[in-house]
Amino acid sequence: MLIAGPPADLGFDDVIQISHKSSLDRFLAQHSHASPGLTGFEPPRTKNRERAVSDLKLSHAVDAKVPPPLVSPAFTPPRTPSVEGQRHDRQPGSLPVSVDPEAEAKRPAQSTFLEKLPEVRCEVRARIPTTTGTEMWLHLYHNNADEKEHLAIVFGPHIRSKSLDAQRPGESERDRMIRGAYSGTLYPGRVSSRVQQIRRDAGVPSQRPSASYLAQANEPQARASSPDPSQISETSSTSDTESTYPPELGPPMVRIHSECYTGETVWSARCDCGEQLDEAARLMSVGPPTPVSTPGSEGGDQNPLLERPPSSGGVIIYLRQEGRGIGLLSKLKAYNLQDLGHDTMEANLLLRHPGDARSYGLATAMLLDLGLGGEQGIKLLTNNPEEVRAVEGPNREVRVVERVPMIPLAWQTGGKRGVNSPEVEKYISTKIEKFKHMFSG
Ligand SMILES: Nc1nc2c(ncn2[C@@H]2O[C@H](COP(=O)(O)OP(=O)(O)OP(=O)(O)O)[C@@H](O)[C@H]2O)c(=O)[nH]1
Repeated sequence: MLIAGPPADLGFDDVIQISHKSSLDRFLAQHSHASPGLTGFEPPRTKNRERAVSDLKLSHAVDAKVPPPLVSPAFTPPRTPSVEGQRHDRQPGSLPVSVDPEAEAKRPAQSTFLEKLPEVRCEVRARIPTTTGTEMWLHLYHNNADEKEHLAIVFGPHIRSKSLDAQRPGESERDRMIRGAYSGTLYPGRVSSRVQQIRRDAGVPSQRPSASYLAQANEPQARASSPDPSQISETSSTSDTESTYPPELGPPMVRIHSECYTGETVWSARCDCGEQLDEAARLMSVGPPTPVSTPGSEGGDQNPLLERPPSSGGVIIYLRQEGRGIGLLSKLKAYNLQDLGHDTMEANLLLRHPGDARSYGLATAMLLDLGLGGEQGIKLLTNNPEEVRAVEGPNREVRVVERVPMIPLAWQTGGKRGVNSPEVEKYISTKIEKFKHMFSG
């Protein structure tokens, strides 16, 4: 997300101040949401900033026939009592997802799913360094259900695409590297997509092969004595159902994100989509904070110094279903209807679209391709109850074993960060009231 510009209450001196890099980093870390590191500036405060969704009058004129809210104010998260000193490395509270027979009976009939999951194939993967220093791996998928390029944004080293890694007829090692089917990292002069394996087999311990090793490996006689790269697969030993994600890390974090041009790219304060994308990325980038024990701290004393283990990663499945599946053109019309007094669901219906036109079969298929089906299950970051059921697929190919609610940053920080606007308040209240989104257990 780009930086829109300094907040209105920022003086020239402040701008000079933040021109120093470390000050800028600190400043960005403190201000609002947006892409990790390149955090957007705090949006202008509105006169409604002190209100919570639970304070909103949900039954105004156009909502006259709307049933009372399904989630009582008691269910909305409380304001954070102390905003100052709030740590940015906070971890989300995760809730177990029930799998008891009663809950199973509430699962939609199989006929509401596609009979068969779509077929997906990861066409290319590339390393994306980010402004926070975290690297992510962007996977681009094609499928047999639509013409769109859906994405998987993978964090951490543990998640690999089976369709990407599979050998394709006639391809060279260079072809494999160009489409991202390699292990480790690329560097000028690398000759094999599987050079890490070759290096291990050759007993070369360094992270990056030395120039002399590379020269040797590139010699025909050296290649003859080295294992044939095309015969080595560092991942093809993984069967269709096996996961590369270590079981000891627990269920991996997954977020299914639906495209939102307005919320992610042009700083819209009508929705919290940009903030949610950023927050999911942040949670998958940071490791859980662990207290460091120091001499003299025996007896259970918590040392304030914290050590950050590496992130266990996760994946954001980025589905190209803009505007809850109705597309940008219709969503912009829906915005005009909202300015005329309708809520997000009514606006969709007035445009003869369903309230929510999305489907999740592609997400299920992509998760399976990334090895995230099966017993281990996933930890799904969402408030959307439909999504929890739908992403599991017709035969529960993927298991959602935990759910992490996505609490708006403005709620968590008493309005100091995140999206603040009357529009977003109405948007969230409609999600709670009509789409039954769960902002807690
Ligand atoms: N039709 C329509 N779509 C919208 C509107 N605002 C945001 N969206 C779209 O809504 C999608 C995001 O869905 P949400 O319902 O906000 O969230 P969710 O993914 O269902 O669930 P959580 O994020 O977990 O709460 C994106 O595709 C946005 O483009 C709107 O006013 N009208």
